[in-house]
Amino acid sequence: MGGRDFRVAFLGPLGTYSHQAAYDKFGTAVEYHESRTIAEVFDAVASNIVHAGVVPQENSIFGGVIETYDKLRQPNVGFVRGDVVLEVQHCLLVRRGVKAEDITCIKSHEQALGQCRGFLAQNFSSASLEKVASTAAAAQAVLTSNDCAAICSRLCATIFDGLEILFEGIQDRSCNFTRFFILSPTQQSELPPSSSPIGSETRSLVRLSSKEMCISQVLAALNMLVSRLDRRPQLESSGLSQDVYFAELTKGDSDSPWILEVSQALQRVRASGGKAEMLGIW
Ligand SMILES: O=C(O)C(=O)Cc1ccccc1
Repeated sequence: MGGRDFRVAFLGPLGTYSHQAAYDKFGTAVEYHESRTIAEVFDAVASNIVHAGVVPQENSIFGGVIETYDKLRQPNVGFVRGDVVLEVQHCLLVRRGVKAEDITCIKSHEQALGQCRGFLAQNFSSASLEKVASTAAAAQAVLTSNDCAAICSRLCATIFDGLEILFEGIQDRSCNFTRFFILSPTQQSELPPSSSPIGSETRSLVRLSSKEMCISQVLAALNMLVSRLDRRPQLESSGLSQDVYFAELTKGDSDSPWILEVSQALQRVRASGGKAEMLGIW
């Protein structure tokens, strides 16, 4: 399959960072599908409405994207097939004519509000902060407001006619990157030809949990190079101590096929009484 037959979901509307990441990965050759929330991107992928989805996974200032990891706790949410890293420079946008002193409320995705905490505390300490589904949804919302501003990309000033940029580069560190996961319905689903060829994978995402073992025992059984570890509470647990872990694995210098290495590592965890699932390979 190729070209415009291939549909890609992203957190919309047009102008989000997810949109830019999707475009960086797939360009003009595919058809784009706007989802209202990150959870809806996962759902569009899992229900085969689209062939791929792009979801934000982590930011270099604010850390892991909670909505993404919360979805990854659930069964049948698609399979991670790749990643894209995007440089992110946040702007403060208002309806044309609105002045900084008029602003009483600031809207954005919680990641963007978190990445600009220092700027907000210093310049808008009395404004209310409102989380919305995406940065471009915030831009759209302030089109009709005389006292709200949106944190979003400069691209939104071009996409939404009637907005202007008041401040640029307002995140807490000038160097700011967000990484996105590329999802497909299954491990075998076809991806456009531009994607890395099957067999060249070096990364994997796995989900781990155990009732009896602590995480160090689970990782000892896994016995793989872990380059990143995230933790979220387990939904079905009744207390605080039961967590689910997401480990990103990196291929070492073994010659055996990567998929086999990961499958064997998951088997070792299961054999020692833990739960282990493969959520991605790329
Ligand atoms: O809302 C967006 O634009 C997104 O794509 C989510 C997000 C928000 C802030 C930084 C990176 C990704």
